[in-house]
Amino acid sequence: MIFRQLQDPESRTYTYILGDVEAKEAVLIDSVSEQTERDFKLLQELGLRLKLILETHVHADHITGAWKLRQQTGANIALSKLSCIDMADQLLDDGETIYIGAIPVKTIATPGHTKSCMSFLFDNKVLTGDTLLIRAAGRCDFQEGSAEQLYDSITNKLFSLPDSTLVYPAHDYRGFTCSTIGEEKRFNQRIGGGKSKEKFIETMNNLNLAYPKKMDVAVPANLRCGSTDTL
Ligand SMILES: N[C@@H](CCC(=O)N[C@@H](CSS)C(=O)NCC(=O)O)C(=O)O
Repeated sequence: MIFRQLQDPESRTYTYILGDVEAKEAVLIDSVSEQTERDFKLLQELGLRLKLILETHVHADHITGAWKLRQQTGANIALSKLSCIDMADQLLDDGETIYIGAIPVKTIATPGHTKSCMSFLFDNKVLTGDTLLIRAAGRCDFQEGSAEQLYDSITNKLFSLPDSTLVYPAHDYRGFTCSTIGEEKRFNQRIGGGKSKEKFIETMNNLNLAYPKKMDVAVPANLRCGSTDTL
């Protein structure tokens, strides 16, 4: 198995490559439009054919590289069925298993940051998108976000994974790259230490964050899998 974490320095997005060396197949998760050349070159260097392009959700801060990579490689685009994106090749349900070569990847619906957020579990790792960030949690103030749902997604679904599960988020703004479920249960500043749902909702409703700079461009493009053809 090959697993790589890559970063887009502008949006601080983490893109992930998961590949099966034997089958020479890979999936790219949460690509960024400006970084598709880098990602494509790395896949070639690693001897991997891009089979699938996965999104943890419809991003608001950057345009996904999914459409460009689909055109370049013929790989399928997949994300949660709750996104209702008809330009995707595959719409995923909660609890499905996708195979990258012989590697099973389980889908976990984790709504809250947005309605259609999904996490992806494989090996001893979970890609949490913007649902669970390191020592934080994704904002819930647009795209049908809900702090109540986010609390349930994190506490009922992600925190029920083994404590040793490695957590890989879609962003980090403070230099962290990876955590564990056990660490986040104890130290996450928004939801760790057994924080109540009421307290969490109050915290999330008072973040007072500025909207992402590229939101007005990124969301419409990402609702078309990153295609800007007719925008
Ligand atoms: N400044 C950035 C946007 C930062 C931001 O809002 N990040 C989101 C995830 S991307 S929509 C978030 O949930 N942040 C949580 C936090 O605590 O920062 C920009 O202008 O793009």
